Amino acid sequence: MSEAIVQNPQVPAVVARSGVVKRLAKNPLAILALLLLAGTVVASFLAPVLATHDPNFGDLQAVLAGPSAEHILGTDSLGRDVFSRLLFASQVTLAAAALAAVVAIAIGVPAGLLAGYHGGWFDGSANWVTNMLMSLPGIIVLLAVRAATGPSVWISMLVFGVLLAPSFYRLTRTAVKSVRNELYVDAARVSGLSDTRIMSRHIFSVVRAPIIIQTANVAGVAIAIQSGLEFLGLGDPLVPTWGVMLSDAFRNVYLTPLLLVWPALAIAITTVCLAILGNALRDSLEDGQKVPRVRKPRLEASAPAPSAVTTDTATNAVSDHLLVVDGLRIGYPQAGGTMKTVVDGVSLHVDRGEVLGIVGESGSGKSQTAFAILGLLPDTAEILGGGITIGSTRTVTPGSRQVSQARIAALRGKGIAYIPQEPMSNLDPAFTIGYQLVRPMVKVLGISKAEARRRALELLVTVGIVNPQRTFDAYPHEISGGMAQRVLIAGAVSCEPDLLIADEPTTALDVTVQAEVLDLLRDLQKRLGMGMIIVTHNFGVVSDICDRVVVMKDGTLAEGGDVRTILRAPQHDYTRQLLASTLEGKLPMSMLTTGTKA
Ligand SMILES: Nc1ncnc2c1ncn2[C@@H]1O[C@H](COP(=O)(O)OP(=O)(O)OP(=O)(O)O)[C@@H](O)[C@H]1O
Repeated sequence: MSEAIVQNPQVPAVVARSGVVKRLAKNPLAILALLLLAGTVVASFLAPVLATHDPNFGDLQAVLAGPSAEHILGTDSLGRDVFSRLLFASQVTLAAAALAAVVAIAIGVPAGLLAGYHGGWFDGSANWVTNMLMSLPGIIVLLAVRAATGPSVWISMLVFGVLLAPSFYRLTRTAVKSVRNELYVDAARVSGLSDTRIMSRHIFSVVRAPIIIQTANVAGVAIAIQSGLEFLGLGDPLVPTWGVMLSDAFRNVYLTPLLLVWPALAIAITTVCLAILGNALRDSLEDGQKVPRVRKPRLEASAPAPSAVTTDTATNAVSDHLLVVDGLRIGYPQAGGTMKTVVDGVSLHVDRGEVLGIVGESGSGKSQTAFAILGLLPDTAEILGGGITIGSTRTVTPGSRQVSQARIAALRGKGIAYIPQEPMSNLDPAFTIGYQLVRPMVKVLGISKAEARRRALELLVTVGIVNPQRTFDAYPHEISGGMAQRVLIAGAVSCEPDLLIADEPTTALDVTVQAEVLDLLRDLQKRLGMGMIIVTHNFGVVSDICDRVVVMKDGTLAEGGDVRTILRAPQHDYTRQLLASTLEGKLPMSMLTTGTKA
């Protein structure tokens, strides 16, 4: 449900961003660099106004003249006004450096986003092209281009931009890969947002800051390379640039050494300021990110026991159920060429208006089964057999190795929704709660923002948030874990899904809040008539909220059926052990005699 996420889920990006500005403001060197750069840019824009002479007009009466009232910085070897040329040269030099940076960003960033997010053949091909570009000697390429196309600074910088693209590509790809499997990205997918939207809003926000830093550095390098080429006499003498001026001044260094100072100062000040600014930005960001990133938990591998498929009794009636999982098998290829089977022949179903509990000890395959239904399995996972049907959509057909992302994407939001285990990691720290609630509703239900906003506020009331407007306007770090879980529940039910999957929805919460959240879930499920799956290791939760339960052990179903029956007369030793350990000697029947379950 989250509509964008940045950096560390525990370090809200907005805070980090405002912190960056504050830290930058406290760095006098960064401020000075910023002011000097801003001054140079403004002067270059105002060149036509500020210049006292035509930059290419040569006064042969005043060749190599020193500073005077008419020529503030003197004249060059053709009697042209140095001050005016310097201003116009700033325009060309800065614009050409910007061209190189823009080309590098335009190629490198989208390619890095795609390669990092999707991987696959594009990643492989892009890496190959990147390696090839990086192995080219840049200066030789630029000299060859100059020889082939003439002394145009624009063409040189365009080609230089292409040569610089790999640095942006690698930066973006690495950053995207590091957040690709974050929970909030999964949550955004499950809420029905498209890959393009997730990449542009959630993933791009992670690489924004490094790209800004890299741009500052790349622009400095572009100015240095551009000036270096022109200093060697490869620039267009008719176009004033700092490098061309430097080259002209160097030829007359014994006659008027002062001429060398102005373009050299302009180049030095601009490149140094860009480097200082880039470093200051990096330092500010690093200072603001000292809390380590919370990674998506991955359990230790354990060898699955031999398959002991016990199917949930009513599974064969495929057609009328809201969800049917039929003989599902999931595996992970191992280094030695073997396959680790983590879900082995699981069959279950869920009907409208009923709650199914999937219970089992840690590592028994509950989450893998739920992730397969949600289409959230990692890319490394393989469907080894079986099928999944949600409503009338087969998201896993017999024989397919992966969940069909196209089909599951069409179901997300309205057909199926998800309440995750860790509320905080599933909210994007860069956006307000309200924004994160409104966006999926606008996208999935096609309603206006105003209508979605009204519904979001109502939903916040429904899930028991006392001050909905304040929570709506708050960022995730400004609310508690219990409130965050309520917000996620509000988000999950906002599009009134047919099927809701809650993966250990109370595990991360304080015990006092757990019961309230379970009550809320049960209430919403009844009110909306949703089918619901609760993944849990806790039989207490099962007895409290579920109609039916399936017990998982080592990737297989140990047994399944009506909750009362299973609690009263568990058939399987493993179920008995699990019951004994969960209920710690308390009598489950006492809970059930007054229960309301059918
Ligand atoms: N990416 C992965 N690669 C390899 N094995 C994995 C991967 N993810 C999960 N597994 C394995 O799959 C098995 C089932 O994991 P799953 O997360 O479904 O367990 P679970 O019953 O939900 O446990 P918990 O209650 O602790 O979340 C475990 O043995 C786990 O090590």
